[in-house]
Formats: sequence, C-alpha cells, structure tokens
Amino acid sequence: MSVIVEKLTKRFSAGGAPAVSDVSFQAPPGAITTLLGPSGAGKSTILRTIAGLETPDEGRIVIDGVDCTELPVQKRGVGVVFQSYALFKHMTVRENIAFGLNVRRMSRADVNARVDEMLKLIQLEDLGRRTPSQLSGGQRQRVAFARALAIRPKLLLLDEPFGALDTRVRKELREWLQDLHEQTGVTTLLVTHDQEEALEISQHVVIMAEGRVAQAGSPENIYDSPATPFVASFVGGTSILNGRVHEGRAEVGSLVVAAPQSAREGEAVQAFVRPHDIKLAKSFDGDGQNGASTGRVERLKPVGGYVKVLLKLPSGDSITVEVPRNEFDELGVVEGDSVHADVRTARVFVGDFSI
Ligand SMILES: Nc1ncnc2c1ncn2[C@@H]1O[C@H](COP(=O)(O)OP(=O)(O)OP(=O)(O)O)[C@@H](O)[C@H]1O
Repeated sequence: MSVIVEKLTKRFSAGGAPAVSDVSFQAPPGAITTLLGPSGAGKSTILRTIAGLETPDEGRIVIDGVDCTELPVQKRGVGVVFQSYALFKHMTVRENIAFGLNVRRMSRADVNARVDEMLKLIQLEDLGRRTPSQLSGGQRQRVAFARALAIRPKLLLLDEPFGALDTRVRKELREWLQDLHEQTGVTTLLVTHDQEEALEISQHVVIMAEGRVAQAGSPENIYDSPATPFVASFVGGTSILNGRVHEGRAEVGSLVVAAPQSAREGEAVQAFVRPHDIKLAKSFDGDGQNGASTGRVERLKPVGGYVKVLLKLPSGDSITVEVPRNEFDELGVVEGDSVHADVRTARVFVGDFSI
C-alpha cells in the first residue's frame, strides 16, 4: 500500500505565499516515511491534506492506487495520531479505542475482540477501564495509536506524535513505535522536526523547506549525500567553513578538497563538515587527506558519552567537533589549548548560504 503525493499546492490566503508548493513524493508500502523540516515548512499541511482535513488547491493524493483527492476523511482508510492526545476525556481507554469501530457499526462482540487485541498491541491490557486523566502522557499517546490502528487503516498518519512528551519517554516511544510497526507493517507517514527521530525511525525521509521538497531518500542517503546546503545544515549538525576555489580545488583555510564542477576560479565556496568527521590531535600526525588546521579550543562541553569541542580556526571560522569520552580523556586538552583539526571529509557547495 503506497501513498503518492502529486504536485500538491496549498494556499491559506489568496495571493499569499503557498504553505505547500508543487510537492511530489511517494511513501513506499509497508515503510515508515518521515516528513522532516523546520517549523512552518508545510509538513502538517501535507499530512492533513492526505488525511482529508485540508483541501488542496492543486495536485492529487493517491492512496493504494485510488485517487482520494476528493474523498471525505472517513472514506480514505487512514488512522491519524496528533501531538495533543485528542482522546475523549469522558470515555475510558476501551471506549476511546472502540470509537471508530462503533461509528462503523461493528458488532459488540467484534468491537470487544478488536479492543482486546489493540490493548495487547500497545501493552496496556490492564488499563482499559481507566480514563485518559488516569494515564501518563506516554500511555495516553499509546492509546491514541490504538484508536488509530483499531480501524485497520491502510495508512497511519502521525503528526509529531511524541512532541509533547519529555525526552526520556520520547526515546522510549521511538523504540516502541518501531516494534509496533514491525508487528503491524502498516504504511506510515510521520511528521517531525527532530532529525534524530527521523533518521532512527524511518526507511524513507522527505526533507521539507519553505513548502517544497528539498530532498527525498533513505536516511543514509540524506545524511551522506545532502543535495543542498540547506539539507547539509539541517541534518547532522554541521560546521560551515568559508573558502575559495583555486586551480580547480576548494581551499577552505588549510583544508583543500575537490571543488564542485561548476565552480569558477576565485569563487566563494562553503564546506559543510560533520562534527564526527574531524579528528583532533595534540600534534599533527600527517595522515589527513584533506588537510589539517590548527585551532584554539574555545569551549568544552561534555554531553553524555562524548564531548563537544568548539574550535576557533585561524580563518575566523568556528567548528564543532564531537569526541568520544575515552578519546577525549586520552587527548587531554583544556580550554585555550591549541590542537590540530584534521577534517576527514567535507561536502562543498558553491556560494554563500545561510539557513
Ligand atoms: N489553517 C491555517 N491558516 C492559515 N495559515 C496556515 C494554516 N495552517 C498552516 N498555515 C501556515 O502554513 C505554513 C505551513 O504550516 P505547517 O503547519 O504545515 O508547517 P509545519 O512544517 O508542519 O510546521 P510545524 O512543525 O511548526 O507544525 C505556515 O506558514 C503556517 O503559518
């Protein structure tokens, strides 16, 4: 069961900038696809249009081979989970899960069997008689999933489903969602602005920026081969180094790498470097392919299993390096020290960008 979004455009005000502009992508069958992008990129609008909660100005939505663009919400066979729990407060967990089944006039015995099945699926078998106010945030969100899945949707639409939860619960539910998806195999479209969540959970990622698709591909493809400076910056926490093209190569401080083919002599370039693609050493061991630069340690910040090192380069650019805790201890540097930064790999784009 796949979803095809074709040339979708949505404006909320006549003459205003479109919230979604000529967007096309496919969500592969049985996979989790993520719509990832900053706030205001148009992700929720796309999701709501697929659900039938918004009408597009142009374009088509095809679900399971059927053009659903004109179909009402309840005929599309989709289950939706929003960030805010949207459970009925006066109903028990069982009644909440049964809601869509009762609307469809399923027999009482079948409803009970399906609710039992769903409670088992979300591992809340003992809490069916509680009301939402007697549940934790994470439990409520699991009930919202059960309610969405109870109707056996062809497609599960998730709009920042873990957005209102604290970091620990959020991470737990990420794992839980992956298990749930393995069990149900339902084609899923997830909206998030959290790139770690997108890279971890999904098999396919659609990066959105300003109402358009910036890039679509596997998480590995997006991370390793960002197509634009925006994608390189947005996914993977990147440092940006400024430089120029000289004799067909990009010179960025003491870093020299292949320049894009379109680059002309003297043209400005920017190198995008991932925090773990930089190796720090107290003395330069000379094995850097791209070159090494000496930098001054401006700030050290331990973050769990690694230390974030902010370096100021002679060019004036700053870079952030992530060093695993054990390597950092061996390195033995303090703020103010000079270190060699050996950039292992960088992605170079022509021009001067900011996001
Ligand atoms: N009902 C509405 N009426 C008017 N403008 C809207 C409406 N819904 C969304 N917009 C506008 O459309 C644009 C895209 O919003 P949308 O919610 O789709 O973005 P998003 O990527 O999901 O952002 P967020 O992560 O903050 O939810 C924004 O500029 C927003 O203000």
